[in-house]
Amino acid sequence: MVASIHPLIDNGLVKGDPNFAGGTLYCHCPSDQVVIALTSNIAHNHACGCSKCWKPRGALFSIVGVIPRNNVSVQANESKLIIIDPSAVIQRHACRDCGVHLFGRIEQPHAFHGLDFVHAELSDQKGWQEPQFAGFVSSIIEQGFDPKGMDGVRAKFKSVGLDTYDALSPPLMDLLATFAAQKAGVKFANL
Ligand SMILES: N[C@@H](CCC(=O)N[C@@H](CS)C(=O)NCC(=O)O)C(=O)O
Ligand SMILES: [Zn+2]
Ligand SMILES: [Zn+2]
Repeated sequence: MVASIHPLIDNGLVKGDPNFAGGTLYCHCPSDQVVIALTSNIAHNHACGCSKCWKPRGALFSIVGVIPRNNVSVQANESKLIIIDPSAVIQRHACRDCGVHLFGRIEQPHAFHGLDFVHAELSDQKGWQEPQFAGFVSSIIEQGFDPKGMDGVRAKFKSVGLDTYDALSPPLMDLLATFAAQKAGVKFANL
């Protein structure tokens, strides 16, 4: 039995509603919360084991999805937002008081430019897309997880129907590689 992967994975997935139209995210402060409005559902929702994505207390993984940046707006307490690492590709905007990440944004040319990264668990509404895969799984070792436990972690994901990768899923890796090829002026062979 593995420690908590994430509360939204541990007891099996709850399917989202494909017609869900979005909702509101709140940081974890007891008062004066940062409030974010999302005007659509999220996509490519997934578990991320990397050290940079926000994880709830006790969880080995983050759950993070993307949404067009035009569908994201700060409704309250914007002054509490700080950028965790301005030199990172993803500028993670976090509440300076409770540490929760409200949205991550890419400002440089990138395959995922125009998409913000958000944690739908910060909303009380139901219907957000359920996780689709687990990425950066081996990265939890870098944060102190015993490598001997990795088979158990991957087996747990498999048991809830999720494939595991050590970077992103094949379609997303293909998007990143396509962007890199185009940037380098590579011509695709017409095979
Ligand atoms: N093994 C590294 C992986 C970090 C990483 O590459 N994270 C991915 C998934 S979120 C990424 O795209 N990072 C870009 C960024 O953080 O700006 C870690 O755990 O810190
Ligand atoms: Zn807060
Ligand atoms: Zn991550």
